[in-house]
Order: sequence, then structure tokens, then C-alpha cells
Amino acid sequence: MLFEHQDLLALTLAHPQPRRQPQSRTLADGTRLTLIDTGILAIEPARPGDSDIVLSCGVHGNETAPIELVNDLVNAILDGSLKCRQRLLVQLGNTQAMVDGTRGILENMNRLFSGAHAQGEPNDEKRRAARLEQTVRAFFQQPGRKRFHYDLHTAIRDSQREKFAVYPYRPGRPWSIEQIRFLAGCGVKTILLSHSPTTTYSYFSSNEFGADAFTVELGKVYPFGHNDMSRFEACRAQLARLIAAEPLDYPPLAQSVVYDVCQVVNKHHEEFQFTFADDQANFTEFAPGHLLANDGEREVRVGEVAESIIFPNANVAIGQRALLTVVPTEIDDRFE
Ligand SMILES: O=C(O)CCC(=O)N[C@@H](CCC(=O)O)C(=O)O
Ligand SMILES: [Zn+2]
Repeated sequence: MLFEHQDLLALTLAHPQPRRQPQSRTLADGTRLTLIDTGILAIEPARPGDSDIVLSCGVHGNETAPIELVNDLVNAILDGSLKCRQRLLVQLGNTQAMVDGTRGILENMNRLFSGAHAQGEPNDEKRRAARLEQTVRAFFQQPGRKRFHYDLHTAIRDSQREKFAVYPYRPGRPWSIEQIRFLAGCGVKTILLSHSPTTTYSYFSSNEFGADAFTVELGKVYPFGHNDMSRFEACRAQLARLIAAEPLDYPPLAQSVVYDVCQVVNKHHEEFQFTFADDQANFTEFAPGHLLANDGEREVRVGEVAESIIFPNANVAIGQRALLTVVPTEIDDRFE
């Protein structure tokens, strides 16, 4: 019987390769679990509430805390301690990278969405990104339901703000105050507003299905078994309430801090170097005009107001994002 001997994480690590046949199981209360493919599990109550929820993790295989968190939620549903009252799709993303303990194998999977997986030579990660997209598309097919996608990550370096979320570009739709407060209830009180399309997973769900979708950074990368899960408890508890259709924790808006993404710095040359240390923490602020990086002959500088650095990484492929910069902003009439 599905999950009799191994839970979702153990089964996925033991069988990271694609599965040929979906496998199902029905719990005593009528909740149907369908293992659609390796690490992709749909959980559908007999009489679901009004929301379709996608929880993805492990799109970067070495970001283990969110994987353990999501696996804990699934185990709680299996043992009956958490009642699933909404339609839920759980995805452990880059399964082979999870086994290998690496961010990716050949690719950064979080640059393969919105069809980017169809470009260039096919490989296992591109096929997997396509499969993740396909199962989200099928999951979100019923109109008129609330759609949520929280793509859970942990960051490579320290961060002056431990937990933060990237809010994908959503032209024509206001930023949601309710979602900012929901994330605060997860312990994520720093929000970065993105102003351009990307090939990230959260942008895919936001852009193609109108979902409330976020890339959520919950802490720092550690190997399996080395995470202090108490640091993720607020997030686990809030997601459990969401799944169980119980009242959510909505801290006052004043507790959240919002930034606009200012510069998206893509790497154009092999000779790309930051002017700061490799382990410089996320949210380190630099003064106006400060030289941040040399990209071949091109200088990347702070503009006219101070900017803070996010996700600096000189080792990305040519054409990919090497840095974001952000500036603090107000919650104004762009929010509703
Ligand atoms: O810590 C880092 O440098 C990278 C952490 C990470 O994986 N971040 C995501 C953010 C995605 C987004 O901008 O929505 C990524 O780079 O894929
Ligand atoms: Zn990540």
C-alpha cells in the first residue's frame, strides 16, 4: 500500500527517476492520495473547500529544510493528525539533485519554467520541470477556485533578514495585502516585489493561472538532518492551518517590510566579479554609486539611492541572473 513502508521523502529518495504509473490510496475519511509521479502527490478530500494549494520544495535539491517541512505535513495527513480540507498538490522538485545533495545536476531548475525547459538540448531536469508544470496545469484546471502556490526554498548565504519572499511580477493585478499578512503568519515578514517576467516556478503559477504565488526563502541551506526545524515551526503551523481550512494567523501589516526589486543583474561575460566577499549576507546595503560588480568591461553600480544585494552568485551560467538589488518601498495604492 502507498506509504505503508516509506513516507513521501523516503520513497522519493529511493526512487528519484520518473514513475510509469500513478499509484493511489484512500484514507479512512475518504481523502484520496495520488502519487502522480515521483515526488508529486495530489491529496484530494472527498468534499474539498474553496482552495487549490500547491506546495513545492526541492526545486533546488540541496535546500532540505522545506523538503522536510512539506514531508512532515504529508505525514501528519497520513497519520490523521492533520485534516486536509482543501485540494493539495505537493511536489518535491529536483529529485535527482535531492539524492545527490546538490542545487541542480546540469541546470538551475528554477530557470526552466514558463516553457524555458523546451529550449536547447533536452535533459532530465528539463523533462522534470515540464512534468512539474504539467501537473500544476492539470491541478489548477477548475475555474472559480482560489489558487495558491508557495515554492519553498532556503538561501545559499546568510541573510540580514532570515526569511523573505519574492512576489512575482503581476501586471494588472494589485499586490495582495492579505497574502503579505499570510506570509507574516509564516514568519516571513520581508517581501520583495518583482517587476519583470522570469522563468521561476512561482512566476509560472502566478502568470499562467493567476495564483497567489511566491518564492519563499525560509532560512539557510543545510544537508538533510542538519536543519533546526524549530526555525520553521511558524511556517509549518500556518501551512497546516491553510490545508485544514482553519483560521489563519494574520499579523498586522505594520510587521511586514516591503522592498521593490531595483536591478536584475544578468551575467554577460565569463569574467564576472563582485567587489564584495563571496559570503556577503543578503540585504547588505551599499551606498549610491558604489561599484558592485565588473562584468567584463561593464561596471554594475548602485543607482542614486542605496540598494541592498540579494542572491549574489558569480558562478551562474552566462545570461543568467547573478544578482538582484532591492530598495525599501511603501505599502501604497499598488496594494489591495
Ligand atoms: O541563495 C541564493 O543565492 C539563491 C536562493 C534561491 O534559490 N533563490 C531563488 C529565487 C527565485 C525568485 O527570484 O523568485 C532562485 O534564485 O531561484
Ligand atoms: Zn532555491
